[in-house]
Amino acid sequence: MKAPSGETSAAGHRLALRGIGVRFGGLTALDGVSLDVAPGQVVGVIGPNGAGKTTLFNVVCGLVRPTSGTLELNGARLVPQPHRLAGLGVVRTLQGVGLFRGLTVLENVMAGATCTARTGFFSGLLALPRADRDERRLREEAMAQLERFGVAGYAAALPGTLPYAVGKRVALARALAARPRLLLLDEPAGGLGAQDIEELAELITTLPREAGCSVMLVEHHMDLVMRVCDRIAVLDFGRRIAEGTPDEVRENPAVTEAYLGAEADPIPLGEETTPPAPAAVPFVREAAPSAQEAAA
Ligand SMILES: Nc1ncnc2c1ncn2[C@@H]1O[C@H](COP(=O)(O)OP(=O)(O)OP(=O)(O)O)[C@@H](O)[C@H]1O
Repeated sequence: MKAPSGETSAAGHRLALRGIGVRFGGLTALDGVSLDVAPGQVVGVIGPNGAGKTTLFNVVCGLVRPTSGTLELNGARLVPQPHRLAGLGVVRTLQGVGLFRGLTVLENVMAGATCTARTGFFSGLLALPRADRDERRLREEAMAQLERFGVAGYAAALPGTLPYAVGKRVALARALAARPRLLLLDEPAGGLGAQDIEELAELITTLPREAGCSVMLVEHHMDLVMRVCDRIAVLDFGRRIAEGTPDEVRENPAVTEAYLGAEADPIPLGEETTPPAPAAVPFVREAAPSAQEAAA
């Protein structure tokens, strides 16, 4: 995969998708979809069930190879490969929680930060001094992320023992520990209660400014999407039927028709689609470090 060589921004990566098409056998999952995520922007991808949101997300992550179209990162051609994305500053969260079950919470977040370490696997294996320093730094950074998300008390716990909302916070802490320049959020509000979603919304809106990353967000929770996104792309049957600011999208008749006309699981704009649940701890306790601090 070619490394992005174009102009970079302190507010995050620029992602451009052009005419992306995906076919699964006889089924067209995406048909000529274009999308731009500018540095500093939070861009949402919405649409009824089966519209192609996850497929588009998987194309960006390299899990699905498009049958047509191109991707660019900061103006350079991108052919995503999942295992190399973090090295390019592109980090994703998974639907659900997606933590490594055999590692503690702290180790999970350290694993997220590993791509920021200077030493390689063999230095660590040989216990060279630099590897020791790296591990100390990773541990401190991971603890700082856990504290930031209010879940440091779970550092020694295994993921299988965590309440769902805590697991989601840990997953976000792990993603941010990797210092992403482009963060791909796959249904981050899924299964969260109202208070957690409120705090998640606050976090997402601060990410470009405070963590120096742009954000692509796939989400069913319309209130969250409308609140945090700078721009929104709407998919329906694999095609992009609308794109614009939240107000433009909300007022677009094609969008209303796509949702209200969908036979299964219509999602009226503004409707709460996730069950409420109590939040035990605040999602974020303090401001994220600036891009400069994070890089120091
Ligand atoms: N691996 C696959 N093989 C065959 N068809 C697939 C595959 N993945 C997705 N599809 C189909 O592609 C279309 C788009 O699916 P996709 O999961 O991207 O939609 P979505 O908008 O994410 O839906 P949801 O909101 O329900 O998650 C659907 O018709 C789906 O059945």
